[in-house]
Amino acid sequence: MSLRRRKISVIGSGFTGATAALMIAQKELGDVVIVDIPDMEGPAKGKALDMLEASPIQGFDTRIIGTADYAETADSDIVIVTAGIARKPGMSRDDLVSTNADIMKSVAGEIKKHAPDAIIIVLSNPVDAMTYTIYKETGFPKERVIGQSGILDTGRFRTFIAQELNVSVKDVTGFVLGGHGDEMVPLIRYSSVGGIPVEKLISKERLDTIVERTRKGGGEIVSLLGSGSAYYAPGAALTVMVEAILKDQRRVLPAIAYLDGEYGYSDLYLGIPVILGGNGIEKIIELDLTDDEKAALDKSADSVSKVLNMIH
Ligand SMILES: NC(=O)C1=CN([C@@H]2O[C@H](COP(=O)(O)OP(=O)(O)OC[C@H]3O[C@@H](n4cnc5c(N)ncnc54)[C@H](O)[C@@H]3O)[C@@H](O)[C@H]2O)C=CC1
Ligand SMILES: O=C([O-])CC(=O)C(=O)O
Repeated sequence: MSLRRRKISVIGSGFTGATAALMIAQKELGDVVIVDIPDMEGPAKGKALDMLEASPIQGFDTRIIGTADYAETADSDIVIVTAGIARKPGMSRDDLVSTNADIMKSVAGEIKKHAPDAIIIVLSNPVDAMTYTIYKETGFPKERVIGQSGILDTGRFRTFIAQELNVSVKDVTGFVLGGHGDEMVPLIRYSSVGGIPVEKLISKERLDTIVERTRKGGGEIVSLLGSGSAYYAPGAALTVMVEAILKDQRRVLPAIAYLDGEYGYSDLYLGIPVILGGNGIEKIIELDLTDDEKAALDKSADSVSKVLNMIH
């Protein structure tokens, strides 16, 4: 029997890429390769070395390198795409579309060349459209191209519910459907605290406020930071996805998946619940939606389609 170490490549050594790389290394999920453009090779190498020097102190045993050479990503099990620009206060995620679509095209070409068997997780915004772009440009099977939004959005929703009730976040579950924009659809009906439907514990007015704060959660961090966007919670969300895949956990999580008729949409990437395991998206879970929920999801899907029409 021959065993080999797992390899996770992180494209983009900025805030989200570096944070995800460190969290993945700390959990010893595999060796980590951080890739950036030639102009940013120094920072990519510097961050990787700094993380490596943390490993004896924290006691994790992971090889981490920074590079501008995509050849180092050869045979990656997973490639995470965080390359691109982030928004500034006053901008929407959709304002990033043309710059980041061009970056996705070049990144997709490199992944196809060097890591043709990898599962790709896309973070770059606007993430539903960027995941679609990576899917089209690589030609990889749909179950191997996945976008991250729902774990983060659900994480925000769960945080606000736990704060409201002054209970542990561990006991709060929630589901957020739809595109990663202000029209995302937090599903109250499927959210619970210790198994108790959240509607039994929090008033409708307070829940409406929590839903609105969740929808604008990314913007709240952008305004507070003043430049750039969130990275700790996004890094944590990526790490959960990597772990679910590499350990074939078959976790039930929200993720951005290619829809081919599911929920009534075709040829669209959108956030929905999936089973995430060793093959990537193992299954899309279709939930029954009320008319109001479906109308809200249609609105969110529409705004993703509009962005896609700008680039495809
Ligand atoms: N889907 C989600 O939930 C979230 C998405 N994001 C998005 O993730 C992206 C990255 O955000 P940050 O890390 O904060 O930005 P950042 O600006 O800190 O880092 C981006 C990095 O990508 C690099 N890059 C640009 N072109 C590249 C290429 N062709 N190959 C390799 N690297 C390249 C840049 O040099 C830079 O180091 C943004 O588009 C942001 O909007 C951020 C948080 C959450
Ligand atoms: O808001 C942004 O631009 C970054 C992001 O997607 C998030 O934090 O949800």
